[in-house]
Amino acid sequence: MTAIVKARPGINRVRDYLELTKPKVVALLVLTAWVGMMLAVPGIPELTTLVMATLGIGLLSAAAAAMNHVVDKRIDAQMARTYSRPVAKGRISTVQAASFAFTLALSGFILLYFAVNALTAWLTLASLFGYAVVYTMFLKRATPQNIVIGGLAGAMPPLLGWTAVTGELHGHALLLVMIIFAWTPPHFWALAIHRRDDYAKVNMPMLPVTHGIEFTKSVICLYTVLLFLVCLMPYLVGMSGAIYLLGSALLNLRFMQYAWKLKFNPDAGTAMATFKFSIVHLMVLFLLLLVDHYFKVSPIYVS
Ligand code: HEM
Ligand SMILES: CC(C)=CCC/C(C)=C/CC/C(C)=C/COP(=O)(O)OP(=O)(O)O
Repeated sequence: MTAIVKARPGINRVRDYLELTKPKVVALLVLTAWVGMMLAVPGIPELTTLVMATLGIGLLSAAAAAMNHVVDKRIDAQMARTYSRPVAKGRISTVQAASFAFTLALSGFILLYFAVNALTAWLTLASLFGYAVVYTMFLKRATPQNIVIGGLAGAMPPLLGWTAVTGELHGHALLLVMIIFAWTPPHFWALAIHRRDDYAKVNMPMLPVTHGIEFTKSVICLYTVLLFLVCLMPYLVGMSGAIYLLGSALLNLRFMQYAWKLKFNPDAGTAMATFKFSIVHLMVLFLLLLVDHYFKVSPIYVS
């Protein structure tokens, strides 16, 4: 292993920089932005807008993630889940990571501003600020509601995709934001239950640390119910059809089942299994919105 590390320093360096961008998180964020773009118009949006917006939103999200690594260097170094991250370990210096983040952010902003539209550029920059500054620097350290409020930044991409294509805000895009907003607490708190001791060690006021694991499990159950209800909205307003309704109901029932098991019948792996399912849930839900958009079976209205 050491031999490989020594023989391929360039590749490992690239891998470290890639890790700074939280690529899997950014991939899912970009997928939700993409769905926002596709749902904004009846057909397929113009290809140039699609490519430029995907790049711009992806670059600014990746920049936000890299900034999070810089700001959290000290706590990341103390937690079992994050101690080997490139900045925490010192493989990439703070200045290098910050310059990298700044370069990504600047190129993403310029791309959005000049090749997409100013509204999307400013809203995406505001999301970066919401995550890297408001959430990471302040909320994360201040209150157990940190991820509820901070979750708004991560929920923004569908709206960013929508404005990229239409140049204006729309209620339907806000519904997609609300879905991710309601999804984020059960997504994160399931992981935070599993990693409770890590967070307690570094004095992060995550809900399982401040209010205990049982209380957190109850709140996760409630949020999965709230999520179920929020996910009905696209159907109720006529934005999505029966394919979405059926798929989302099944996904949300499964999420509620995970939450129920976590509360009343857990084993050692239930919290992590719930966290992992949350990711599949959101990915499939947004793919369903997309499929439904192109193969829409109209909602049946009783007049
Ligand atoms: C404030 C809001 C959020 C918080 C606090 C949060 C927290 C976390 C944490 C702590 C992890 C584990 C990361 C790791 O082990 O490296 C994670 C993983 C993940 N999150 Fe979130 N998350 C949030 C919002 C989102 C959003 C909005 C998305 C996508 C739409 C998302 C997608 C993912 C994905 C795909 C992973 C798996 C990453 C991997 O396996 O490398 N998260 N999240
Ligand atoms: C421009 C735009 C859309 C910005 C949003 C950017 C973004 C990367 C949102 C994802 C949220 C996330 C991974 C939070 C985890 O942070 P954490 O510090 O709690 O987790 P960690 O301990 O794994 O770093």
